[in-house]
Amino acid sequence: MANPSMEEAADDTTAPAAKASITHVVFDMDGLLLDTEGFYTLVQERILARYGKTFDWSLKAKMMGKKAIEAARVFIDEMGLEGLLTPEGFLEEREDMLQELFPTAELMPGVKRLINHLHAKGVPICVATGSHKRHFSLKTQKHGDIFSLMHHVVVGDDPEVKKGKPSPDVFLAAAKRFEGNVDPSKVLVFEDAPSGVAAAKNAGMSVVMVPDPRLDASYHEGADQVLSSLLDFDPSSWGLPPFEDV
Ligand SMILES: O=P(O)(O)OC[C@H](O)CO
Ligand SMILES: [Mg+2]
Repeated sequence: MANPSMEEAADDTTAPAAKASITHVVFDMDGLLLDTEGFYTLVQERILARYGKTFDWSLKAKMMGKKAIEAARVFIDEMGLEGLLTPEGFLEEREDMLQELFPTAELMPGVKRLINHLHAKGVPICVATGSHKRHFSLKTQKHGDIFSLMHHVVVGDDPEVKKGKPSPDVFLAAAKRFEGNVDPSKVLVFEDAPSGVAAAKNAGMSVVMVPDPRLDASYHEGADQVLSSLLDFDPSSWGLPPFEDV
């Protein structure tokens, strides 16, 4: 594990019984399965530079994980751009740049191993993302092998997702679409964003956070476990089938 202090701090918050009873797993996408958060950062830095302003991680923390229009409103408000740029104008401006970048998205470390393992062991897995359908398609076009193992995918513009993270909508819709009646307390969510961690907790689920190291540690609060990388995840500590190659 790259940062033992990270895991220690968050491990204490979850009762051992809850950790041992996970039956279903939900994955966030941007910044968790796919290394796409850097694309948003780059594009937003470019837009802000035009106004002589600098993009930083406290703004990033407030935007990440949210639906596009919700993140756009945060961007305008926090940067004091009212009257200079509308949320819709901001989305339009970043779109051309993002469309070129998304198809180059790579998987985050440990994704292949974990997804292949859970799928091989018959653990039901799915994706719940704030990203809308069109961006989901662009981002995942090189990664059909991994995404085809998901039981289903819930995107941010799904009609059941009325509000983006931190609302629980996307995770509740994700749990509902598994076979049978899934108890949210038996669902484990993987997230990288503060809004996503809050959404999972609002849905009554357990959450493992895998944050970018540049995100302030105060944003780790609320997660049941914080890891530096998916490579550090031990399925057996959550009652899931253990890796056989360790
Ligand atoms: O992290 P996700 O997958 O919910 O995506 C949210 C936005 O598209 C990017 O922050
Ligand atoms: Mg994310």
